[in-house]
Amino acid sequence: MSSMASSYKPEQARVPSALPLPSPPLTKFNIGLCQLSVTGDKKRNISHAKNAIEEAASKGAKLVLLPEIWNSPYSNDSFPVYAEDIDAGGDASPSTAMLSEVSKRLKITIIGGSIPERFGDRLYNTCCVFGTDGELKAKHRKIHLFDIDIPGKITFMESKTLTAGETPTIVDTEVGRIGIGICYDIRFQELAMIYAARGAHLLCYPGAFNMTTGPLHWELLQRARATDNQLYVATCSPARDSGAGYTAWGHSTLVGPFGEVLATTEHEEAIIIGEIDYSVLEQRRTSLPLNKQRRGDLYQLVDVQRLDSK
Ligand SMILES: NC(=O)CC(=O)C(=O)O
Repeated sequence: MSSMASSYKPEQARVPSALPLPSPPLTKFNIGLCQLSVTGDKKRNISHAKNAIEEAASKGAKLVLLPEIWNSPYSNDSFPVYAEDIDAGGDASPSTAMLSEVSKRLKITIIGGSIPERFGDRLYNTCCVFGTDGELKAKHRKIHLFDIDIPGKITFMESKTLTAGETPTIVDTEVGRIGIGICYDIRFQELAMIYAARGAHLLCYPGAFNMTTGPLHWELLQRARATDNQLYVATCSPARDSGAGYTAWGHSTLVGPFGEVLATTEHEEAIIIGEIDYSVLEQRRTSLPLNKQRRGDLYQLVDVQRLDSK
């Protein structure tokens, strides 16, 4: 590092200091993004998702990502009706019981999109991560609720029924260290920066952008998170149903660490297979050494929870 760069104190731009990238068992593998149609029939949604996961795995996916709210219509009226008690498991959570069974049988990692979760008298929008042994490795509750009002276009208030999660979620899996966000969480760059500083290889965002913000922001945000943080970003949306109360944009995508779109689709149902190769992260970070060029003398990103746990 040049003496100029060291006087910039780049290691102090992340508080606590950034962690190195870990070495997961698999560093080159295929990811499957299952852009699913979602109906009002929960049983059908579960068996439909199961078939899609099996198809993605048969096409070589070692990691499968599902959409935001794939077992229920996306509406405040539906969340309480379709919500499951994930911690109770079994019959109380048929959606996650299916994910556990399939991940174990196929020996794949599943980032299970999200489902409405009932926890006591609260509801959350929750993503469950299952490892190759079928165990629940992590649970992310959407931290930033989707409360927006664009007059004449779209108004949605998740906070009418849902409670916001309280913690970022990063998880070590066979296929890398993965930071999780759900849909609106992608708009908050600090969350992605915290994941990058904690050594994430990949950020996964199940999401259901809409017909107003989708065309403008969906790809832009994914490419920004990937480019700024020099890591992979994967998103997965429900397929579009123009007759539904909430119309999803679709366009599930895999973006590489140079901001390049590696695999994507339109708005219909689809299973997208993309290749992830973590050796590319080091290459990009060597060519564009942002981590050595940060101005810790001018600004800092504070990871409050990691700082408090020290
Ligand atoms: N549905 C969401 O959570 C987010 C979204 O549609 C947007 O940010 O726009």
